Amino acid sequence: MSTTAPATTRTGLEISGVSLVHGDGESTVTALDDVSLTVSPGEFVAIVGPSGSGKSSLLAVAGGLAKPDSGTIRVGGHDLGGMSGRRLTELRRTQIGFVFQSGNLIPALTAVDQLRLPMTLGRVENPRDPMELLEEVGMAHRARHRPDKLSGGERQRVGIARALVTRPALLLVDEPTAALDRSRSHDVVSLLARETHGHDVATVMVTHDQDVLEHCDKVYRMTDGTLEVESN
Ligand SMILES: Nc1ncnc2c1ncn2[C@@H]1O[C@H](COP(=O)(O)OP(=O)(O)OP(=O)(O)O)[C@@H](O)[C@H]1O
Repeated sequence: MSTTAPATTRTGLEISGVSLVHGDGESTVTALDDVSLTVSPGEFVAIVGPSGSGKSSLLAVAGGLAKPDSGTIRVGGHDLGGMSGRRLTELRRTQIGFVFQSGNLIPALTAVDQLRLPMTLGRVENPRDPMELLEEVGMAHRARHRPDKLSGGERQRVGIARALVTRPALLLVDEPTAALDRSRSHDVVSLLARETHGHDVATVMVTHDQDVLEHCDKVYRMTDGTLEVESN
């Protein structure tokens, strides 16, 4: 059975009443405390907050990498709760794009082959064309280059393109500007905004970088495991 919902019924991310407790016995930490968050297709939200407040935990449950202790998570209309491991892996591959701090590219692959990789792991319905996508993120001229021949900003662009090639419903982005200077940070986050709005993806970006928040539609603040709107 396909995990891809038809475009007309597509929804983004719906998190409702999610709690996550790490550890057991006497040494438990409540990383997420009754968190709810809805991100619509085409909406770009940022999550800010101090170290240890629960931002990574939120990305982990949204991406199906950690199972919450309570609450529900839906991605592209699909409820993650009760899904088999195999179905969850399939959903992550086709419906969720991950962008990491420094691109996380595979050293041996050229830029264009990084984008082909998700399709070699299994069937993807209606993927985007890798070369066209590289063109769109301004990287077509580096298509045959391996990561060690790319700058930090260029690696991020390829990482973003790779995350988008399957037309995911949800894009999860963890500190994308941590290794970039100010001008490249703006370039990378404005690219994320453009792709989010232009391709109806629901994007959640965790960042410490106050400078780039102007590109986001809404900013949430995480404090001790609780989430509140900071600005919209
Ligand atoms: N695997 C784990 N086992 C035990 N506690 C954990 C685990 N992962 C996270 N925690 C705790 O849960 C809380 C939230 O951590 P989390 O990594 O989500 O915060 P964060 O806001 O992403 O922090 P940072 O900005 O430093 O990355 C912290 O108190 C952390 O110590």
